[in-house]
Amino acid sequence: MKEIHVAVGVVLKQEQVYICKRPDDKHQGGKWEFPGGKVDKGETVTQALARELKEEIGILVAASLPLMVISHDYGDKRVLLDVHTVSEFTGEPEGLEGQEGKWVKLSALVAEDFPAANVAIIEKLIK
Ligand SMILES: Nc1nc2c([nH]c(=O)n2[C@H]2C[C@H](O)[C@@H](COP(=O)(O)OP(=O)(O)OP(=O)(O)O)O2)c(=O)[nH]1
Ligand SMILES: [Mg+2]
Repeated sequence: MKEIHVAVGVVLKQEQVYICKRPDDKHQGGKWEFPGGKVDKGETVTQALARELKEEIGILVAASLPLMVISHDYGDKRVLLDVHTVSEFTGEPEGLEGQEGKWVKLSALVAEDFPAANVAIIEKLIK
């Protein structure tokens, strides 16, 4: 099975992170996620991250830093999550694709509400 390369943004403001609800009809639908999406052919992860965060939540990334890379096999899909923290951006995030979005305190993140691959990300963020 081909591995899908995904750029994932942990958008931070003070001690909060912006999360979105995945549409029910999508892979891992109904779970909360960090906004992001597939890295297109010929695109760098940084470019994909900026494009996806603009499309999905309407922010312009000014600075991002690599946090971690996670390889996960869901059985029906294999993903390589390239996770970056975004602490400088312009605009106020909102769900531009009809998805629910909200700021949550890092200390209030619940791993079970996210896809299984996210457990390691959340562990790292709440430490
Ligand atoms: N964006 C995002 N995707 C995640 C997270 N955790 C996780 O396992 N994934 C998986 C779910 C999907 O299989 C894949 C991302 O796909 P996606 O549906 O966001 O891709 P996309 O934005 O390009 O959208 P599309 O092509 O399906 O329209 O990565 C996460 O925190 N954020
Ligand atoms: Mg997406």
